Amino acid sequence: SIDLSVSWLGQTMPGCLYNASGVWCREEAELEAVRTSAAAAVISKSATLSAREGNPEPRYHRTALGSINSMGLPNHGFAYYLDYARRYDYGCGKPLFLSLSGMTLDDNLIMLRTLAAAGLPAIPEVNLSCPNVPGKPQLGYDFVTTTEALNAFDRAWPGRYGVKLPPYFDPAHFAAMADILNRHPRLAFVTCINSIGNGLVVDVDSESVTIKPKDGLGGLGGDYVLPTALANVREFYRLLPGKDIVGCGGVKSGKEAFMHILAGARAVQVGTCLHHEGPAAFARIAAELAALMLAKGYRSLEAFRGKLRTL
Ligand SMILES: O=C1NC(=O)NC(C(=O)O)N1
Repeated sequence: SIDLSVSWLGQTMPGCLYNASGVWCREEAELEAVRTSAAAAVISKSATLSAREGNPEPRYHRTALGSINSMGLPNHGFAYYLDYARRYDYGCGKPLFLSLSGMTLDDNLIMLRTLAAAGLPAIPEVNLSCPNVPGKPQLGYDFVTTTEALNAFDRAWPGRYGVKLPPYFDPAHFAAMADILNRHPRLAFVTCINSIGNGLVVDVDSESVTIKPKDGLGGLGGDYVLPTALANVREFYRLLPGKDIVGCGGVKSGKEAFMHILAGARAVQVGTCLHHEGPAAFARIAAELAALMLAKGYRSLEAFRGKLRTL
């Protein structure tokens, strides 16, 4: 039989798929729908310290090739997600990750310290890559600020944590980022990638952009981002020995999940596809991945994780 389980972060989860932060996870009902689906874990919408309305609508648009969004971090505020984490059924065997995306470094530190004081099994994934708050550049593209932030996170949070990275597009940037990330032993995982920031989708009929914020600029997801996501997974898998890579970007079937794991992903997040299909996507993708593994003679993810061939 096929084993899709994943052992990492000192625990074993029943599969390898879960939601990407931001998708099907802003409301408690959505989080519970993911938890009770075939997803193997749950991650919450990036929390800011105070609740946010987010950007003006329309702020999400689907195309044949994926999605563009400029949500602007709409969320109920950190206390809402902390309260959910206090009541979460950790015995279900599916880890809970809390995504944190403070508007300032201090806000991130306050959230980390508050979470630490709560003494819960929930694991923080700090978002270094939201591209959609006007005037706020993606933290992950500023190596000095990222260095300062990670040093501060290490002091504010005693346990394992992860970061959500933006996509990088240059080997020099992979190397520079890896040099920083490798200085943080409790940084246990990196999630690659967040959306490809500031794309522009044009509607020919209306001769218009498709979303309101930033005159149409937004983060791309779906088919648009798969090769970039795979490149970031594979490069950081090579450059971050001892850390786990969570693959995110372009997963809509067992095939793309297989690609991410082949590239080195420990686990795989689903965003755009989940937004359109709902939590039933997890059972479908898991079944497709299992069928692909069966056809190839693989009985576990370890049998092929990180074994992408080069020519
Ligand atoms: O980190 C984020 N990435 C996105 O693509 N969108 C959301 C957002 O805009 O809230 N945040």
